[in-house]
Amino acid sequence: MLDTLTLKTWAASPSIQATAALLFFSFVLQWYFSLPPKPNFPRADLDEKDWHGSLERAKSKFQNKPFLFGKNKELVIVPNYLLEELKDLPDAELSFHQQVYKLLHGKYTGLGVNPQPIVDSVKNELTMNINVTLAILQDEIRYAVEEGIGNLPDWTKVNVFGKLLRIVALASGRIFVGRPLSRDEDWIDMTINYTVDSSNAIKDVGKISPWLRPFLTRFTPSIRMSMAYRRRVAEKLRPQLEDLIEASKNLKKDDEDDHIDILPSDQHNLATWLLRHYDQGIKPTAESVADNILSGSFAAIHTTTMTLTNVLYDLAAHPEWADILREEIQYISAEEPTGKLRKKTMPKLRKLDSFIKESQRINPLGSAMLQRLVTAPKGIQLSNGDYLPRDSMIAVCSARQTGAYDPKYLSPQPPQPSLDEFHPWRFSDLRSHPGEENKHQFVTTSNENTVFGHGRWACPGRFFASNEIKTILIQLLQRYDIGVGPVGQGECGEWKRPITFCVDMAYYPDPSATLYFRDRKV
Ligand code: HEM
Repeated sequence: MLDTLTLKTWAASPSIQATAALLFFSFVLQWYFSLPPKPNFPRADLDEKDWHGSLERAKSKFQNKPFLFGKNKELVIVPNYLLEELKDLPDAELSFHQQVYKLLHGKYTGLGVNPQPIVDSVKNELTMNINVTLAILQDEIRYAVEEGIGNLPDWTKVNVFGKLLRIVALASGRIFVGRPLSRDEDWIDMTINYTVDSSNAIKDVGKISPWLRPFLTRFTPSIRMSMAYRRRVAEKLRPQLEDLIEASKNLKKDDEDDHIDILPSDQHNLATWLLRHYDQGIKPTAESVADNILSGSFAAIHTTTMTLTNVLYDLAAHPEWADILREEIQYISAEEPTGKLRKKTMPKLRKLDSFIKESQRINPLGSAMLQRLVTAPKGIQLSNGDYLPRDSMIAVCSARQTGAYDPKYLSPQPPQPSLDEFHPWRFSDLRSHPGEENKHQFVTTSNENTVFGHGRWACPGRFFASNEIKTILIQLLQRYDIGVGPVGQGECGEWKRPITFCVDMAYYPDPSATLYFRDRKV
């Protein structure tokens, strides 16, 4: 055995020290050269008080060339036309999920882990069953509007964001987990606040040095709170899922005698659809289903509410547009034998669709969309000669910055109103041209129109969102007059559309703003 004295003698030997130093440096060099090269693009100037303006200026400065943008974690902003070759690359080359996992600090927050069941069930069953869910949505939204806003014989101030958040949570909950759970106060509160609390947890992990995260995050209050949420949601869901989970344990993936099909139709909801999409060998548990439902709520509730809030702010500022929409709704509803709108009727509401899309064009969720992580071991060689090294994070500009909807991407007739202008019928006008009828819809994505992403990972919930948003708007427009001022004024004098806030690269409508509502006298 080596004694301490021998070890000390060895350590003091110059030749041993030199060999150790050599080994250490060769290890460092090896590690250094195995690191992927840094992206080699010009860096955009960033004015931290104005991220959007900085991005816009960079976009016009670098034209159709990629550039680096950001503060600590720089994104490579690639020109939109390159999406054509990037949008459908597999996860092993360009990954959405790994980027999301990284951005959400999934290792510590538990967010973004195994999202496949929720993505697949939204993409398949939720989208395919819109004819069934649309009727249920109309009932639930009628209940939610009555409960949340109710009768307003006189002009009354309404905090739109807060009211819509609850209406959207009730409507989504009805389709995600069904009644009675969807109306349970604790459940509503959890699905709404989970987004806010998770966002706090993500921010808090970001503040801790990466070396200390494995030790400190377990004591971080916001993370403990979000874990506690998930346990509470699992407890709420457990009674509903226990029998199904038990049955699914014996189910083969291609089993024709699917246990879910034996359920009564009122138990068909996202939570039960999810169970079909677990990989064989992975047994669903109430906890894992709860995680997926919370991820769905995280993806759905605030995005839908912000889109709707912007639309209402735009409508209130211009009541004359609201009247045109009411006429269209009345005309199309009159064709419905039961008075309820059906899946096949919704596409006829072209003006409504155009209005929502134009509002979203002017008010996207953020100025850089489609964030992805380059996972290809050798990086990605682009057709324009540029090279994206492994581990670089890329994104494209969204509608406000892209010159997206530049008339050159659209049909030339009729001449397009200026892109700086809010033109509510921009897209319905375009659809009035032969061959264009099914293009330019709210749910349509393209290289330039990226508010729902584009390609392999484009938002699978956008078809559901479109129907939910339209159903809520239809009921509000039929029931209330809406204005920015105390007697229903549109934009005039001191009465203006509520503002949009910008935080880094995100936009959101002022959540504390109020509009004025009054029962319509028809
Ligand atoms: C107006 C409302 C919504 C907006 C603006 C929106 C936007 C987005 C965006 C930008 C993405 C990322 C796409 C990409 O980077 O390519 C996304 C993903 C996703 N959205 Fe939505 N979304 C909305 C509503 C919904 C709803 C209602 C649901 C569920 C019912 C939903 C479920 C999802 C899911 C599951 C993903 C992840 C897709 C994947 O991992 O492949 N979204 N959404």
